[in-house]
Amino acid sequence: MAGSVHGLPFLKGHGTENDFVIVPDPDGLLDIGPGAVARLCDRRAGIGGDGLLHVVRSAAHPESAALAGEAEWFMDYRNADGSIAEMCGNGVRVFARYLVHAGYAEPGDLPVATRAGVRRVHIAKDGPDGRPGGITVDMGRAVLPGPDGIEVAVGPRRWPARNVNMGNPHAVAFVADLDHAGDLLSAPSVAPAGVYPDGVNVEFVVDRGPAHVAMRVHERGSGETRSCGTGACAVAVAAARRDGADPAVTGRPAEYTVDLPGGRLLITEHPDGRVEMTGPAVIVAEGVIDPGWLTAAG
Ligand SMILES: N[C@@H](CCC[C@H](N)C(=O)O)C(=O)O
Repeated sequence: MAGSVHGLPFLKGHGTENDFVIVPDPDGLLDIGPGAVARLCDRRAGIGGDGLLHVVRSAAHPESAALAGEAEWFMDYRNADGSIAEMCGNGVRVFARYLVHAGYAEPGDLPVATRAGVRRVHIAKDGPDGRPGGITVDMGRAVLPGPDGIEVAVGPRRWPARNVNMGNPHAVAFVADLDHAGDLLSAPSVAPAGVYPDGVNVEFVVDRGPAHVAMRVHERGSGETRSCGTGACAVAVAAARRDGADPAVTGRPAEYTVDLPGGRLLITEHPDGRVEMTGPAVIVAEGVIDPGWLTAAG
């Protein structure tokens, strides 16, 4: 990764404990390869994170230049293993929080370009006690591509799963007990082979009450994380279909509370298909990366 010999500024942030290394690069001068991402996200030898948010002006990045007229900023999101993902729901809230923190944006409405298209973010003003307000994101429409018959398995246990695409792919399985997902140190198996050619995020879900669920997730490229925003949206969409609350059928919004190990997200699917997610986003620290460390082998 090219950078100044004086070091590369970074920040650390999280949204419901889905944590990110934030690398500001407004003019798109950095070439951040998968190896550099994996080193930065390493929890022992690096800074540590479930993923990396490369903050770049849309006009300055080849993947987003066409969106520059709609959104000034592009969230170039990477998973902890260095792989690229189309979208990150917790990441886009943290991304927006960073832009306000750095003085690049004001609280209020902010479009953000992502590989899944432009997402509209609303950043609430800080409360009277100075505590940061929540952030709501229009996550776009869910796509439920089928086929029926998808199955998720961990060890000897198997569950039917729903294929929900929130810009990135998800397999949502309703289970009797979240512990049945095991330690999730490796990816659950998903069948039939070939349904998810680019890999998949897998959600395990239990009911907590009416329109209230809890979940765990194994993320493509990051392993088990303490939260996944796109995953929570996929879960709410799947739960609404299961519960006979599909807003396109009822004409009423479906509102779900989704509890994750790292916190709570509120998800609303509207009759026009838009899925909104509301949750917190926190900047934890800022510092400077030693360029010698980053470029050194091993
Ligand atoms: N944690 C994210 C999703 C990040 C991308 C995912 N691992 C993928 O590869 O699709 C979220 O909050 O949505």
